[in-house]
Amino acid sequence: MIQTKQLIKRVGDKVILRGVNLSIKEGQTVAILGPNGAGKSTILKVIATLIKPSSGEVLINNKEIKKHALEVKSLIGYLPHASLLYDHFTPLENLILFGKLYGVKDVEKRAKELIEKVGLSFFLHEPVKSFSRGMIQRVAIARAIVHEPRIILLDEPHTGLDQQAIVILNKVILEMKAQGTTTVMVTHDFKQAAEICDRIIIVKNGKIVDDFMLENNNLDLVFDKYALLTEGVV
Ligand SMILES: Nc1ncnc2c1ncn2[C@@H]1O[C@H](COP(=O)(O)OP(=O)(O)OP(=O)(O)O)[C@@H](O)[C@H]1O
Repeated sequence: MIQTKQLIKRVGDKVILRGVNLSIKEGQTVAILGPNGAGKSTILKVIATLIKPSSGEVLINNKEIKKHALEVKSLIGYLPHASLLYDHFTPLENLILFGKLYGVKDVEKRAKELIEKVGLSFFLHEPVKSFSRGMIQRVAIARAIVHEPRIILLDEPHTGLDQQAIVILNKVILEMKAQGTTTVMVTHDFKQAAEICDRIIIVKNGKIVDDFMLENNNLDLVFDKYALLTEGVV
């Protein structure tokens, strides 16, 4: 489903990605872990077609993303650090706007369903600018999936969420997984990674240094492998 081949990203003299090779199967739920500045968000942005690699390529469904940009973008839902929402719009208006951009059918119905799913029905008509960080994150998550993408790319999705919102987000991800959606999530939250992901990738200094499957939400294994590989940099 997602393949990266020998991705290298340079900015000026700095090498951010040093040959990232990845192959992610349809329906997998993958967490990318690693120390600050390791290159995790950069990998996500390259897959999301937001930035171009200096060399190497990304294939989605065996199609090179450069050549099939529009088609690929419609398959992807991306949750960046910034919410991308219009803050003077309500959640409903935001979701209808983004839904229309993606050509979502029955967009108002879909928007209302999603707002209910993220637990914000009570705030349907309040402008987003009056929302807390956690509430904004919930709307941002709904925005990222409004077009029912086959792939979701989440950059630190749990940051700023309270316990109830974490439960809601995990439920959304697992529901989408049950429908065959592929998820790639950059996170520093090992507990959430172990809870919802079936594969862990550890990135250090622009390279993948470990890549393993996870069974039974084995958080201890994640901690152990991470400590071993990132010794001296955390
Ligand atoms: N446009 C850019 N120009 C210069 N340096 C950049 C640019 N984008 C990223 N970097 C640098 O590349 C490195 C990797 O950044 P990236 O955001 O991918 O790291 P990360 O692993 O997601 O880190 P964090 O856990 O802190 O979010 C960092 O040192 C960052 O400063």
